[in-house]
Amino acid sequence: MSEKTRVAVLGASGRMGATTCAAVESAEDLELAARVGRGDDVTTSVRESGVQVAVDFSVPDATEANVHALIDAGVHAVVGTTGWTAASRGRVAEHLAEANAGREQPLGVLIAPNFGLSAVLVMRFAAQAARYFESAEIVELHHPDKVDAPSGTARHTAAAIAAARADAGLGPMPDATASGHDARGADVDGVRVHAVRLRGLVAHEEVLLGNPGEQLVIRQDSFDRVSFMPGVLLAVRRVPSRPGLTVGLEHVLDLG
Ligand SMILES: NC(=O)C1=CN([C@@H]2O[C@H](COP(=O)(O)OP(=O)(O)OC[C@H]3O[C@@H](n4cnc5c(N)ncnc54)[C@H](O)[C@@H]3O)[C@@H](O)[C@H]2O)C=CC1
Ligand SMILES: O=C(O)C1=N[C@H](C(=O)O)C[C@H](O)C1
Repeated sequence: MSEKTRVAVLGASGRMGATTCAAVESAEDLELAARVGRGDDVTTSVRESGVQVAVDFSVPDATEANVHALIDAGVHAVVGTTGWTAASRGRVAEHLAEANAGREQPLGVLIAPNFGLSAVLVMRFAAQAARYFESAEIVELHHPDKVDAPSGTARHTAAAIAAARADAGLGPMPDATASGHDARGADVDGVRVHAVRLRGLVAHEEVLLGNPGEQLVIRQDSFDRVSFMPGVLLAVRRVPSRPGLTVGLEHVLDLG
């Protein structure tokens, strides 16, 4: 039998980190080699335990520094933490290019705004549908302990809708609002995003697309954090064979 891949989890005591630790421990081909939390030195933790792949579910303020530390330590990274921007992703891509020059086994970093299959499909279907509708808005609904809004998934969905609209030559959406702009949600790339925080929820997203006389609603619900685990484990298994930066789980799923 081939050797198990040694995995570290960053943010190990958090909601997603704890669920990921349990999923790694249950996987026959993976070994949980390190649990890393706030205040731990990432480089030392992963080096001392011979980690090959690290999963980051920490906090938006820490995730970029964690990923740079993992690259410096020669460890592949799977990242689910939110807070990434084009600029921070660009810095990681640059760091990877430098680190991989001359490396026999180049490093990979996979950042996914959402590891749930239903959410990945909502993003895909919304991008496919966007060109056919005058209006598109997003409602994301989460547990009230979430620190960031709008969600990373909603931001990614809005960017995909905006790109599809631009490709199709669509202009701004119709909106006669003259007062009360605060009630219209956040503007993400020209798409309105509404964030609900409600006790009892986990993670949910609805994309509303409208035309004269018709509406399309695309919705997904993550009722439990186990919904993210097949995607996380797939990413852990695939990232060593994807050198450089990959953004989005869709790239390792066979979505056609
Ligand atoms: N991509 C995806 O599929 C998903 C992404 N998320 C994202 O994952 C992140 C974590 O979410 P939760 O687990 O709900 O949050 P949480 O608050 O329960 O856990 C975060 C953990 O990170 C720890 N932490 C803080 N600073 C750290 C550092 N510098 N290094 C390592 N750990 C550190 C905290 O002490 C805490 O234990 C959020 O950004 C959330 O939006 C959440 C669910 C799914
Ligand atoms: O904080 C969460 O819970 C989630 N965060 C991610 C996001 O912001 O999109 C993914 C999922 O929505 C759960």
